[in-house]
Amino acid sequence: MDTQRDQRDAPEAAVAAGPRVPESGQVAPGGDRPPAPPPPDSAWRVLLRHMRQSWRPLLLGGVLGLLASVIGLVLPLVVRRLVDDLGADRPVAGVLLLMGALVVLSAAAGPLGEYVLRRAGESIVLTARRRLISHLMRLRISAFDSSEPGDLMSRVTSDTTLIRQVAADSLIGGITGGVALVATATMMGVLDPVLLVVTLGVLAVAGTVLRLIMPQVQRASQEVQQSVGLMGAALERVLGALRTVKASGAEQREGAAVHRAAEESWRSSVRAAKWLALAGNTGELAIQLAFFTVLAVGGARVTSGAIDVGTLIAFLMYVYFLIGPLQLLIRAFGQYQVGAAAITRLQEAERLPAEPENPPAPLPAPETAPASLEFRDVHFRYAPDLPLVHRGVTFSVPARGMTAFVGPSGAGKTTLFSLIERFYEPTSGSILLNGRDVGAWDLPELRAMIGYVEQDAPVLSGSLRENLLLGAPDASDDEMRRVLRTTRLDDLVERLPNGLDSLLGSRGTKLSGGERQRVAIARALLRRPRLLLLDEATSQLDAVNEAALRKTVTEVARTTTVLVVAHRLSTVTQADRIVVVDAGTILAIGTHAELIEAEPLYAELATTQFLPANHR
Ligand SMILES: Nc1ncnc2c1ncn2[C@@H]1O[C@H](COP(=O)(O)OP(=O)(O)OP(=O)(O)O)[C@@H](O)[C@H]1O
Repeated sequence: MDTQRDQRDAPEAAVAAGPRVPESGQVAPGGDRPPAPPPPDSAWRVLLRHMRQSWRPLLLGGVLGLLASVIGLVLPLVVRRLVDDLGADRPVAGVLLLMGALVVLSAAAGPLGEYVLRRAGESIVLTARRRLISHLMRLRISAFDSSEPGDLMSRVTSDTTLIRQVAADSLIGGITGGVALVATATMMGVLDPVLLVVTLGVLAVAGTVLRLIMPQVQRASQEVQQSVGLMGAALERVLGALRTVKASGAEQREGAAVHRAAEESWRSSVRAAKWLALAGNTGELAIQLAFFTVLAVGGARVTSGAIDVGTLIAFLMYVYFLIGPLQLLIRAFGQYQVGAAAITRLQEAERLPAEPENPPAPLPAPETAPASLEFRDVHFRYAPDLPLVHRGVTFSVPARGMTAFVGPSGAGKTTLFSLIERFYEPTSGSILLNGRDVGAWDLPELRAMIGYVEQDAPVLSGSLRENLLLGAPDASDDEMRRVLRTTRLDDLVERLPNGLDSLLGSRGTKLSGGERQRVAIARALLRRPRLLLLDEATSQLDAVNEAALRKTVTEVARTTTVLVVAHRLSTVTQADRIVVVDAGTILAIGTHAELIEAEPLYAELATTQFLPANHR
């Protein structure tokens, strides 16, 4: 057993309603095992990391917000001066002018500060989205296989949006509100320390109530985001197979799952709204209570001569000014709970195993020699708790020529191709491309050598041109025309309303199955692969197109190493060698004539599956 490979066989992530993070690190290309991902950061830390890149606008927005609050604080003092001046019959023009200037300044600083903060919040959302999108693009196939694409999408679209609230409103709102609260309390203390103690006593009771409410907000918010993810996953499931859903008469049943998730999201949102409203109301109530308490105690103090009426009026104004910062703080805490739930979900997605960030390698030059391939005692299982798919697979394929893989369904043929592409790593054993372990290749360089046509020949939404250029963005129009001719797609291009620029529909639904397969083959050929993997790539072609493509593939096999998973007689018999796979082992390797004599399973497949009885 190859210990290096053993180490590489790391448990991969799985997803229930969303992705689960693996227990330990997964494998890095080149065979190095990266350190296990660090434990998830607290929401605050993540938030601060996001905010570091936008600290200037956040600071400016915070300062402007503070300025507006400070002006609000100064105003009562100006009012007291106005009352005093009016009482003493002094001129008030200067005070009135100052009041007007402060009001205008406050009106300008407030909205400007808010705009700057919101803009910074949007930049933070953009960064979080870019980070997550880049990560998802590099996601290992094993992690993707265990995820719900709809749920991953909701993390990019919905969860990232919530970071803005936390960054722009929660943290800055919290700091601004906190500073304004302390400043207001200081002013109140200067006016009358006794009344300040009375006010703080009332507010402390409200604080205790709020500490009971906030965890409820976070719980409800987590449920909201989870159900939004579930809704995305359920919707993707239906829309991704709408024809099958309709043909199965399952619209209502499948729709019900989406409705259930939507209703669950609604229920949780309403629950969160209820707790948030209660929190806001607690703040309001506390201020009302503080106002009346201060009025009663303050009235007694005016009567006793401890303070004058102007001081009491100014103090009562400050009590009302507390509403702003207090509401800001309550909202900040509420939004922090919502954002913390979203940050947890983003971190989950960011911790899914991904391939390293490498720029794509250039395609090999046309004169590059075709690749040879060797499997040495390869064992593989998809997950530690699943049975072995390959049990000691050993074979070698020289450069050039066509090798066909045949065997019963589920024998492990497609999985061989996944291992060559390094979508998965073998549990033990090694795979050598041109004599070099695939694990030691630079991943983009390895994939640049290979043209791969998947079993269901996916076509992406977009135009035919975009589909062809997917793997060879620099291909010239001439090269494109050439592969279109070899795959007999030139007729199709002429028929399509906008030629190469015609849109093919989501997953290529506007094409026939055979056309889709030919587009997928053309795309792979355009990459000038040194190793071409065709997984039942011609299964949906009619006899004429199949014969034409057979000729093309034979032609390609003169300069390239071609591996095909085949169920068709014609493909199998033209192969230079046939590898018979059964239950994850290689039963035999030989030509059609050799195998039909020597290998009973092949003879059986030949008679029952892909060969007419008289073909020998
Ligand atoms: N992503 C996956 N996770 C877990 N098990 C998988 C996965 N993909 C395939 N398998 C299992 O691995 C085994 C081999 O599958 P594979 O697709 O390689 O077979 P195959 O020989 O290509 O079959 P067919 O001829 O039907 O396409 C099957 O038992 C299959 O259920």
